[in-house]
Amino acid sequence: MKPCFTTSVAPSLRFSARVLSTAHAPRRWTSKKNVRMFPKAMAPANGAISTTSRRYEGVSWSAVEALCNDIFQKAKNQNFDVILAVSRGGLVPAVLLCEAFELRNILSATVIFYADNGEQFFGMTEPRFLAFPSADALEGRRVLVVDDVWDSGRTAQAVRSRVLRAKPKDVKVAVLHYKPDRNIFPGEEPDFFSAITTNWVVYPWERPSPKTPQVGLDSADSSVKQGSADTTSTSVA
Ligand SMILES: O=P(O)(O)OC[C@H]1O[C@H](OP(=O)(O)OP(=O)(O)O)[C@H](O)[C@@H]1O
Repeated sequence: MKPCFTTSVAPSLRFSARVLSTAHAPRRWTSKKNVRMFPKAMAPANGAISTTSRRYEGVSWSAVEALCNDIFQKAKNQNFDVILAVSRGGLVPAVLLCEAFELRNILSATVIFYADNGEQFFGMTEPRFLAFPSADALEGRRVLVVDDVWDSGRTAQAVRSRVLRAKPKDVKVAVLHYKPDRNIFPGEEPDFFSAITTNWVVYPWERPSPKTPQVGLDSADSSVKQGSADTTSTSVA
């Protein structure tokens, strides 16, 4: 199967300085889908990064589908009653998983933690909830929390804790990408994840920004390992 991902990032010393100066380095960046930013000769040979030691990983729409399908295969026997999407990153995966699970009951938690430049909003040390479902929508239910990435794990853990306060029958967390190297919760990890990465993941729904590097989706990136359905650029767990 052909690799779905690429990475090619415009070299920017200004950007490098910003990343290096960030205490909790941002975990991903906004993207421009299917845009090649370099003349071909300048592109990194393997399609992967350029600045500092950080690697960027662009995820294509087809790869998102494959990652979601991989989660579905791992979790399909769980009989969830409701999917709780963590907005915004978890919204698209949650819809795909709802279709896979044939679930109509989808809720969302609106959480902010990182600004569009990848740094924490106003130095926030914890995610902040802008919206969360009422307790009676979760009480006694088997809840699947869905997000795109578990980086530090703060967002997923905050959502999980808040769900638990509503006394669900069960709560599980699923993410497309898990970054164990950046997880700050020893002994905790997503219940379901499709890929492990150390890269800065750029999803196809993310909006490009003139201040950020651009990540193309038209060549292969880094280590590739088969998932259950399709190809991903990172190792599928
Ligand atoms: O594990 P963590 O360190 O908490 O990071 C992961 C969270 O960061 C991103 O959200 P972000 O705050 O960027 O909001 P967005 O999804 O609306 O872009 C992502 O969608 C996760 O929710």
